[in-house]
Amino acid sequence: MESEGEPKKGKSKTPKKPKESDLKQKSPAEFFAENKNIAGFDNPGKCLYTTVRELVENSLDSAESISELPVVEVTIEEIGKSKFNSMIGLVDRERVDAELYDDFETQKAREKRLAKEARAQELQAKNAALGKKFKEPSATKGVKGRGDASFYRVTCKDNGRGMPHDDIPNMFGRVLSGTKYGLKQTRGKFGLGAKMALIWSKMSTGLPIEISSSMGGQNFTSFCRLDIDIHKNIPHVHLHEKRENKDRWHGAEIQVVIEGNWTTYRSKILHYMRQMAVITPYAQFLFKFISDTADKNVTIRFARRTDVMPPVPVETKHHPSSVDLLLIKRLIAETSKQTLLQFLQHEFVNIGKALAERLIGEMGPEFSPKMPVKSLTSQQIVRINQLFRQAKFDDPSGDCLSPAGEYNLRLGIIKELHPDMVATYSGSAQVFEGHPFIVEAGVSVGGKDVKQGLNIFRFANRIPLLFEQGGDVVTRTAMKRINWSSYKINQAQDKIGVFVSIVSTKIPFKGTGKEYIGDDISEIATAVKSAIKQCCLQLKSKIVKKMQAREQQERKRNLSKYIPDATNAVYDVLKEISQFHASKKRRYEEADADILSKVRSRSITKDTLKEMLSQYVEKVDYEMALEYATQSGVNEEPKENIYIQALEAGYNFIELHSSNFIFRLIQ
Ligand SMILES: Nc1ncnc2c1ncn2[C@@H]1O[C@H](COP(=O)(O)OP(=O)(O)OP(=O)(O)O)[C@@H](O)[C@H]1O
Repeated sequence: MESEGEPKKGKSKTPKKPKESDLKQKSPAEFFAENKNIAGFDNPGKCLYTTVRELVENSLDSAESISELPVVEVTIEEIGKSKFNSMIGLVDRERVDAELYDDFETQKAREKRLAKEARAQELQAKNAALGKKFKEPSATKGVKGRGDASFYRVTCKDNGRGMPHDDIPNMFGRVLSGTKYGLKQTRGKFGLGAKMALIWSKMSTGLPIEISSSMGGQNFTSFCRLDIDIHKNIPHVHLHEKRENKDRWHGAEIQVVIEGNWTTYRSKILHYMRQMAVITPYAQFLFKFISDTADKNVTIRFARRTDVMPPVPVETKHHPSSVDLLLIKRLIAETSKQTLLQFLQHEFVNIGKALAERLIGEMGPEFSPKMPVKSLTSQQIVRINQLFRQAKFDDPSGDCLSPAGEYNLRLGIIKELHPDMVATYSGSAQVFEGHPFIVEAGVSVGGKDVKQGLNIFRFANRIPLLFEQGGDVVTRTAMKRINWSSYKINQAQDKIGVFVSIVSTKIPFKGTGKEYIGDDISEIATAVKSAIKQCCLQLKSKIVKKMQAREQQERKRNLSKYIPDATNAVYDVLKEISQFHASKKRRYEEADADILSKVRSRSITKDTLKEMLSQYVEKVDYEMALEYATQSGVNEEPKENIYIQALEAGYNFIELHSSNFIFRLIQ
């Protein structure tokens, strides 16, 4: 072994300078700028999508927090390269050295591409003339390099609470700052989304964010233009002033200019808006996409469909089984309560006075109800934590939560899918790690423009989740843990809609991008499965009834089909026998004789028989349907053969009894 300071053989003999430490620190802003994908900012298209959703979700949280029916306007304005350059004071320059560019094409390659495009256009025109559907050729296909960036001004305006003038810079210019860290069901949680939009604008356009805001009753609006000092994670304010608020407007308007990609994320953004309108039917949304090319413009108004807003979620306290050492220490530092007894009683849910006293008794002799809570030592806090983990507490109630409600869910499903049948279910509050949660589900079958198989719609705290479907607890449950066929639903062929909405004081998203809920929390997985199954059970009885109705119709059709042939056969036989009877070759008595003479005098004709048989089928069908309705299955119907025999046959018979008929078999 070589000793440390000893120079190695054959290597420089000059002693090595002690290496400076590699240790570096990063600010949260730097970290998220470098790892923006974990916040849903993966590529320009996704950044445009996530920016829209972060702003919309903030607007909804804000309006709902003051019980105001939300009115949200989102505008995405495409900014051409020249306009963008003039915005940042850059002079447009023509390309001089064409071959320098990644998308450079030789004359030959260009001719080849144009010829191919012409052929595709020709085919498209031909298909259009024949009324055939065709896939639009992708505009970017085959283009080399990253191409020109596209820029967009995203504006989101709401009628919400607004923000206190002095808080605005920190709310938008300091990563991990927000007002939603409490235990409350909100869409926002991390104090990150709006800042990520700003970080992306800084990374892609270098332009600041602009915020206008006013709180109810204020005679001024706050205007703030700022960007963020990434290294220090502090706001860098360009302008922050109060302006006149003549209209007494309250709410916020946020504007940011970013690089994006409307072409690739158009459908995701519209999908998101549509699903948001589905789960938030009490909100009114106006969505606009504005471009220089007028035919690309989009304006969609999602009208409010109900004035009934779910109750505002309320802030709750921690459940003793959801806390850890750090949190207990923080709660002790922040509490206004003096004694341990008061602290336990007031800072947690489900600890009443009597239970608090019992718990303190259990902690040991050095604890007492009256001891000052702030005097607890670290060891004593560990003891409290240990006891919290082992003691039994009632589950937290779901009163602080505000689920979408079965009505809203049903409304949404009907609007989205126009299904043939739908069932909804709202579960009772359940708990995971001390956090209450409620699962609501809706399952539909059929509908227009619905693809065959499972169509899954996921919502968490009333946010539509559109990405990472594969790993999500809802998708996995619906695909792997529901035996659809046992509910008479064909998983591969039926058009099945599965809507699941989960609300909680803590949604265990995987990642800060809020894209999916993992499948590893058994309480949530079980509740999701049970909610979907409840819907399926309701659907099963509807489906069985429908199948019965269909079978009844079929049965009737089958019976009626034979009426003409049966009538002809029976009538011909009767006519022949009546001739025998008339010629006295063979005598018939009483009722038989009566029928035969009626046949002869034509007061019984083929039509009479037809009419009687039809009435009989009608009657039998009705009776069978009644009987059917009391049966649970549809496949166990009794089937028996029927034989018709001539009247002159002997009178020895046996009778066959079935639940619907008695048949007399004549030998
Ligand atoms: N439109 C708005 N109206 C009122 N307040 C807003 C609005 N947008 C943002 N805010 C305030 O700014 C804070 C920071 O917003 P940001 O989007 O960064 O984080 P968040 O919504 O708290 O959490 P998340 O990162 O999970 O979305 C919010 O907590 C809220 O107080």
